[in-house]
Amino acid sequence: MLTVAQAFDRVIREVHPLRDQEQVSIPAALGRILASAVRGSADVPAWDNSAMDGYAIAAADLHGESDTTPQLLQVVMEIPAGVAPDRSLASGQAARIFTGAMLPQGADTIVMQEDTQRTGNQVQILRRPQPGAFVRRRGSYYQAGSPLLEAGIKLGPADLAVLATVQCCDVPVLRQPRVALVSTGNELVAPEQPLQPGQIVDSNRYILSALVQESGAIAQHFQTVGDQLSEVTETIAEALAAADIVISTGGVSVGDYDYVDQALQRLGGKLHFQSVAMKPGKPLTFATFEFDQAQRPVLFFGLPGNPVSAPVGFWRFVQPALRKCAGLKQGVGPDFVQAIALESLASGGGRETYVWGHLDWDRGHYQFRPAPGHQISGNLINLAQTNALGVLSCDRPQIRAGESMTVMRI
Ligand SMILES: Nc1nc2c(c(=O)[nH]1)N[C@H]1C(S)=C(S)[C@@H](COP(=O)(O)OP(=O)(O)OC[C@H]3O[C@@H](n4cnc5c(N)ncnc54)[C@H](O)[C@@H]3O)O[C@H]1N2
Ligand code: MOO
Ligand SMILES: [Mg+2]
Repeated sequence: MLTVAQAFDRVIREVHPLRDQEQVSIPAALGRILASAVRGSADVPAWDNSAMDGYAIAAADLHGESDTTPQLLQVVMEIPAGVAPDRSLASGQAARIFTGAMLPQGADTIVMQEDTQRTGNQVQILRRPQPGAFVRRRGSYYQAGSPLLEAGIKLGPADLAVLATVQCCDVPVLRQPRVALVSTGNELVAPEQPLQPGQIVDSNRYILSALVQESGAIAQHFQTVGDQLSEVTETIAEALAAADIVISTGGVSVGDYDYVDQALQRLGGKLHFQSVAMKPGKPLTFATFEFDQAQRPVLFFGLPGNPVSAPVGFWRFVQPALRKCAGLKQGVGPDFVQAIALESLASGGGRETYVWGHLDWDRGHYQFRPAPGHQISGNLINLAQTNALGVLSCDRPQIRAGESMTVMRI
């Protein structure tokens, strides 16, 4: 059986980033991956402008003996934000100016209003400013044509503000991966349906659909399939034809009704592994399909049916694969941090064990508290409101309270 690290390497090696681009508006670019580098065609700021409400002056005009000798200047114009000054400053003159307003020709310094005394159209400068004070120089934040945002980054709220500032209104982004979801199991019903004896609700569909969307991909729902080879094969074939990545749940273990691996073989998939030394999530199939007409293989993840095993398999393998597929250049994950264990933890050893719980930042370090109740792959109830998985590696199956441990953010 492969270790988690070996299985992860196999998966990541098979992922080929999408290259198809589209253009979207700035608001629609949130969370999307930038397809090509963006450069701005104008300086930021585009004009010298004032950082304060006060007076624009020429620093050389102030020639008092000391810093505190008041200087008298003639106020010859008023410049609010958004207005181009209609004349230049001559020697001995000042312009009344407000935050964000353009400096007039001849001015190079702003004196904040608190350091002045205005009388009629004269202003006394009470304290000598540093030359250039409170001026936001043209191009001091960004120079036209220089690198701004690189390809392969995920666009966040601040990036949208930057794109807007440089007036990049059609944002080149990569197409989002399409992820097909297939639940297998005779016992599965929708949450709206009353349960007949032996039935359970298909909860995997909900958590996986949300995780796919949260990862920046498009979830495509296929019908829930019963445990019959023909049905499983047919639906997986349809899903493979429609998506970049297919995720199934259930039917990957050794039971008589577990048909996913057989279906994959029938469909000509290359099965890279069928189990991983991890808990939960040991039965986990990873396959690839090469189709003549496609530019890249379609990836298939057969996640185990247990309602915690399925998301743990997703977080550990599928999410990084999805991020790489989406074109993200850095930080595909998983995202590990070191944290203090707030409770003692133990695993049976042999399989790398993932414990779900809560990661917090407290007085200078992370701390991890396992979710109370049964840590067992059939119990998804205490998975609610968790945000991390504590990792018990095979060579460190026990961790005492107060010790440092590896935790994966989810
Ligand atoms: N003899 C063995 N039996 C099992 C082994 C093993 O090594 N030898 N491994 C166990 C482990 S570990 C896991 S995990 C499960 C994986 O089973 P499958 O992937 O074949 O999944 P199913 O048998 O179809 O279902 C397992 C379990 O999960 C529930 N389930 C299935 N789908 C959903 C869904 N969409 N939403 C919520 N719950 C779901 C299903 O009802 C079962 O209870 O195999 C063990 N057995
Ligand atoms: O691997 Mo199973 O997911 O432990 O329950
Ligand atoms: Mg089974």
